Amino acid sequence: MSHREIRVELGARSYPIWIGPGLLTQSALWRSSIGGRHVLIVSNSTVAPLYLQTVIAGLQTLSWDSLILPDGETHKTLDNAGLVLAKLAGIKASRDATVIALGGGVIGDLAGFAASCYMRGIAFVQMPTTLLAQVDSSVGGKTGVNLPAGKNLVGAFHQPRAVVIDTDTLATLPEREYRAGLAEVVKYGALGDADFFAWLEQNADALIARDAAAMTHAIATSCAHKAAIVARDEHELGERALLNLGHTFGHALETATGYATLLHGEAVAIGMLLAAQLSTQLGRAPAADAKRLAVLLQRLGLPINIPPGIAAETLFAHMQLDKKNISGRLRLILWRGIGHAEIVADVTSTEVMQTLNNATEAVHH
Ligand SMILES: NC(=O)c1ccc[n+]([C@@H]2O[C@H](COP(=O)([O-])OP(=O)(O)OC[C@H]3O[C@@H](n4cnc5c(N)ncnc54)[C@H](O)[C@@H]3O)[C@@H](O)[C@H]2O)c1
Ligand SMILES: O=C(O)C(=O)C[C@@H](O)[C@H](O)[C@H](O)COP(=O)(O)O
Ligand SMILES: [Zn+2]
Repeated sequence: MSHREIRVELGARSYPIWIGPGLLTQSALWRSSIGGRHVLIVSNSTVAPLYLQTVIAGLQTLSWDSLILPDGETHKTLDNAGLVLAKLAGIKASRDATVIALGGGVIGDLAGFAASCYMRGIAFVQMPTTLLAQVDSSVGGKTGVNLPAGKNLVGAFHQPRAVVIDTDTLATLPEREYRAGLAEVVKYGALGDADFFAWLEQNADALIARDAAAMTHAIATSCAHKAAIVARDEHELGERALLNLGHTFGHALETATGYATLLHGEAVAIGMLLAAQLSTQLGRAPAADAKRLAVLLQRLGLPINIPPGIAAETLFAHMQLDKKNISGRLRLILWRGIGHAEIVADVTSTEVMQTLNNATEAVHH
């Protein structure tokens, strides 16, 4: 079976993203990315029964252990990262051991974070099994865990050695999770590629139907955009912050709901629309573009409204802990319209509160 390769160019730490059907079974492709003799596969209680044996079979003569964590965003914690570290020490993993993250973004972020700090950093390979992880979280080396006070407040930049995207794994992904992944796909069009946004509008039905060609195009285009941005700005000193479109609001929504109500992609969908509405309110972007975004997100089955019962003040308070803030001032990702996001540092709290109040009042009435 053929596959596509996209590279993340980071000098000596460059790595491939392989995309195609059946890649978990094609270990001749990915086994050489595993240095050393010993592997720890980290997965969760949902994904392991589906795909762990396939990965183990591909390891052939390499010795391996596995750690299966409970499923869900509420388990993306320091305690569970500690369990991975304890397991690595327990199996006497040396510095040349490799962690394989087999699962969605929660497992990828958490296992990658453990790999970033065990013995000050060991290798890891991403094997993403959700659409969201395949288009976004497995690429770029942002690893970490949540604190009760906020999303991803603890973490490290630590690039994987390879990203193995087996598109066949999407066949078992629940519908809601699949649609949540589409939110991050829309993000790439919204932030920097108006043509891709238009393609998404034209192919929304094919994507919802999980048409293989449409899905592969969406995954490859998303990975290519992310790889290019990360290559130019690995540590988010500038342009990479654009990948956070919708996330200042989105992370606040996730924190306010205890990481248990909204999926990350759903929160990002609502957050992107809030960013678009704030941009319109400030006269920076046409209202028609915010409308187009809302229509596309709704066609893809994503929420666009803040859930009832969340106060604007609560969301604003959570936004104060956003990692893009500098000296206590909000830095937001807004847009000029479809395909043109920008970093904006001079929005006042009154202006943000106006957008939040409008959005929460619209839900109450
Ligand atoms: N590091 C980054 O750059 C980055 C980017 C985007 C999101 N994230 C993070 O990623 C996380 C969200 O990731 P997610 O949406 O993948 O959530 P997730 O990891 O919780 O996976 C979603 C659900 O799908 C299940 N699942 C995974 N693969 C499956 C499969 N093939 N078949 C059936 N079920 C499967 C999981 O067990 C889980 O229940 C958030 O914590 C978010 O902050 C990180
Ligand atoms: O890779 C990035 O950069 C992103 O911002 C991608 C986001 O989709 C992702 O949710 C990321 O985890 C957010 O990072 P954070 O720095 O805002 O915690
Ligand atoms: Zn995200």
